[in-house]
Amino acid sequence: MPKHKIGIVGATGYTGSELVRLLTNHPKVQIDIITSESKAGQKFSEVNSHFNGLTDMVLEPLEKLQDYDLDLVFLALPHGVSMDFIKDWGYEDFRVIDLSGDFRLQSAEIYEQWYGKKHLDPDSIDDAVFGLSELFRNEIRNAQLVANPGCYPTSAILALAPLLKNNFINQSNIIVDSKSGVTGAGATASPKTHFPDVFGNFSAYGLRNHRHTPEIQTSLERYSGDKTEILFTPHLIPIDRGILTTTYSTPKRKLDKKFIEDTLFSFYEKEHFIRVVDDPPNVKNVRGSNYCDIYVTYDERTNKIVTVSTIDNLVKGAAGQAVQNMNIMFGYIERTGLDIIPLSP
Ligand SMILES: NC(=O)C1=CN([C@@H]2O[C@H](COP(=O)(O)OP(=O)(O)OC[C@H]3O[C@@H](n4cnc5c(N)ncnc54)[C@H](OP(=O)(O)O)[C@@H]3O)[C@@H](O)[C@H]2O)C=CC1
Ligand SMILES: CC(=O)N[C@@H](CCC(=O)OP(=O)(O)O)C(=O)O
Repeated sequence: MPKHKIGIVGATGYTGSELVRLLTNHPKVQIDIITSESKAGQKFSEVNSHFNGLTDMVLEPLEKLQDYDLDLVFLALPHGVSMDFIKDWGYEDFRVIDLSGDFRLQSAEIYEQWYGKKHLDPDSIDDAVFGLSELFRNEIRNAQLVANPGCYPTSAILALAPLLKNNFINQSNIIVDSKSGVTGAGATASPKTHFPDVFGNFSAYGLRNHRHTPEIQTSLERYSGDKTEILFTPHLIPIDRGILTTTYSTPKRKLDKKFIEDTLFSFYEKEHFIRVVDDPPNVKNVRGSNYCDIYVTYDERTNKIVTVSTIDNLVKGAAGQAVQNMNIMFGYIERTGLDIIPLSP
């Protein structure tokens, strides 16, 4: 069977480069074009020196996309820019997996409320499928436009979905407390990610208004069928990649710790990339890989269920999950090209 032909738009950023890393060794697809606006004409390996000797690909400007007959395009662009692309190019000639937040929420109104900007293509929001692979793979399979989840939401949704689906916890007053490495903020330098401000430091941000709040809520609602309310606080920590999320929720009835653990284990038993673990995981347990490790426990004293989950924000939180979704869309075994053992220490 001929290989599927792939384009990567925004290939110089952190998630775009990670897509090139994962897809270069994927046995079923070939990367035909990688684009950049600011670095068009340069070799990919000049921009990403860890690719020295591994690829001859040259970055091309976006308009060159029309010269290729592509099966699927990944958009690794900032939010706001992705919807411009979809308005201009559509998703009829090739299928699209968008890594930005532009098509993840349920309506233009919710988008405008949380992103503080007008949505330019509300109709496409209705067509888009939320690409949390393990929960929505039936819809992802036939989608033309997949909205790949955000990194924080991936870690939180995977931990909370089994608890909500099994009707274990109250749907309101769920606390989601997350810590992210600095690559979560993208490759462009900003005061927030400046070395002296991040090194040896640790800060909370986006309190009460982070745009991942509605993404976590609405996707859990879609999955469990019940209105859900979460309070989300992200933090920036001085590591390069990795997310660790802790959630706190209240059980609806008396539940035994072992029963909760067993339920989570059976929920994900057949999922290759979800590992329900016996001890709280750390970010190096999953570094460079597409795994999400989840730990659950019950604190009788305070009557709270606590989960701890970890992902690599650039892999399961972005490029890896995007490749997993591509595998689902093309009917490949889901782990194709993603069998990577985590890098630890
Ligand atoms: N970093 C992470 O952990 C995660 C990121 N995401 C999302 O994935 C997307 C990409 O993120 P990330 O790779 O971190 O971002 P980066 O800032 O590292 O890269 C952004 C890319 O977009 C290109 N770009 C920027 N502005 C424009 C523009 N106006 N027109 C065309 N191209 C543009 C840049 O390339 P050039 O200037 O060369 O054209 C660059 O290749 C974002 O929407 C982000 O929110 C999702 C999950 C996790
Ligand atoms: C550390 C850090 O800054 N993280 C980013 C989230 C990255 C991500 O997943 O965001 P998208 O929804 O934009 O795809 C932030 O909080 O804005």
